[in-house]
Amino acid sequence: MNNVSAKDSVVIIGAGQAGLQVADSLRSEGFAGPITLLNGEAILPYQRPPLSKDYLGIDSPATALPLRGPDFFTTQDITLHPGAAAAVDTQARRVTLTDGSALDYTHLVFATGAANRQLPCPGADLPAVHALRTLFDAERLQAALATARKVVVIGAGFIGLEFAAAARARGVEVTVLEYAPRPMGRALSATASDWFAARHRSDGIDLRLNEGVTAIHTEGAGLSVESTAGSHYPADLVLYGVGVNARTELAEAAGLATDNGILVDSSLRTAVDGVLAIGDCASFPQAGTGARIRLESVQNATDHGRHAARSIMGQNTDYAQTPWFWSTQGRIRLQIAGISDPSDEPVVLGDPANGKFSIALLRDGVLAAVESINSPADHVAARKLVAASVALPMEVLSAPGFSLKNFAKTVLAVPA
Ligand SMILES: Cc1cc2nc3c(=O)[nH]c(=O)nc-3n(C[C@H](O)[C@H](O)[C@H](O)COP(=O)(O)OP(=O)(O)OC[C@H]3O[C@@H](n4cnc5c(N)ncnc54)[C@H](O)[C@@H]3O)c2cc1C
Repeated sequence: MNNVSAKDSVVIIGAGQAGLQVADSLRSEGFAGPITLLNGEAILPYQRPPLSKDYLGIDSPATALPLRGPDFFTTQDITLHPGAAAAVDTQARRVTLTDGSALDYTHLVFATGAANRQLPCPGADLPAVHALRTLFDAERLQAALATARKVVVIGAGFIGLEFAAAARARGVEVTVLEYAPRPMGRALSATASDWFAARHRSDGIDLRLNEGVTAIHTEGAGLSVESTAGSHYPADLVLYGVGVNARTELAEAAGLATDNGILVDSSLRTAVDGVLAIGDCASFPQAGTGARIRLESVQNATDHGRHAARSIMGQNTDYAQTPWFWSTQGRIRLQIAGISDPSDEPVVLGDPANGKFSIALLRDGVLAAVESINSPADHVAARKLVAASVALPMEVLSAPGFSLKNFAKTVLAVPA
């Protein structure tokens, strides 16, 4: 383990989930030098997940949830700087801000997150067409939703469906257009996708699969969304959620290697001395397979933050956390442990008809991932079992009364 010098300083670009965590963990790991967190905004860093869920409900809280209270920065002696980074000189170890001022660093962490992909069709820039990433976006959307009667959502990914369910719960007519054959297809098994499609439809959402958008037109006081099927859907609000791109421009300009994210090793370090990248903006080797992945989740951002702090403190361990994720769509709570592959074998545990069940995904007889719907106990056990790469024979899994919780108790010999 290297010794961190008392003269060392850390600059973190981006005060989101990952940036805040690395600052916090540096202090708990005993880092005593100056820490500057570049926020790029004048407001306290806030949590993004509620923006597409609770924040859009009729009785929504009027304010965003901060990631840490205002006292945190003083008690931890962390400088929360409102400035944004404009350039990085990795030779001089200096960050230049947009106002022309500069900060020197010993260790630099890119935690720049991701930016929404633009909708590539005519009319995407009309005022009633929204995307959702920031508190500002959520405030605009919340105001527009208050009077909307007909909403079209483009993209049946997590954010599109969370928004669709929130709008539907307010009594709004909701149509969702998705050009792929199933919702959340990049992240969910076909079994789970199909269940969600049926459930959203039974809740009154008009979910149209294999149907993309070609243009958005103004029509009277509202909009008309033209689809690849030649249909026209009237709307007074359009929300699109068609994926994100890692924010890598600054890193690229500084000469760092990128490929769908800033490339880091298993310690979350880039190839440039003293520079790390974490969270949504980082492409890292997956434990076990070594394949490069980039994840967009709170768990990934916070676990990266903790690990990067230990790397800065000189601990050379491989990042090996099991990914997990959640999404809340109306009254449905989805929790995923592990990363599934389309070739995994799905086994349903519980009864989908009562809305509480899990899907175990087996790869070569090993539990690779579990998708839990309104079944938090399954999810807790699944995280432990997936992390341990537990073999799960089909005869055990399909035995009457099988539960992930009891199985975890037996095979891991720890409380599930
Ligand atoms: C609406 C919404 C709902 C979500 N729901 C869920 C959910 O239910 N579950 C889940 O697990 N995940 C969810 N996510 C994803 C999760 O919020 C992200 O994965 C997580 O915030 C990533 O953290 P991060 O720190 O890497 O990036 P971010 O939180 O995006 O933070 C990056 C920060 O860097 C700043 N920045 C960028 N460039 C600069 C610069 N040059 N100078 C200074 N600052 C800069 C950005 O402005 C931003 O504030 C959701 C995301 C959104 C948008």
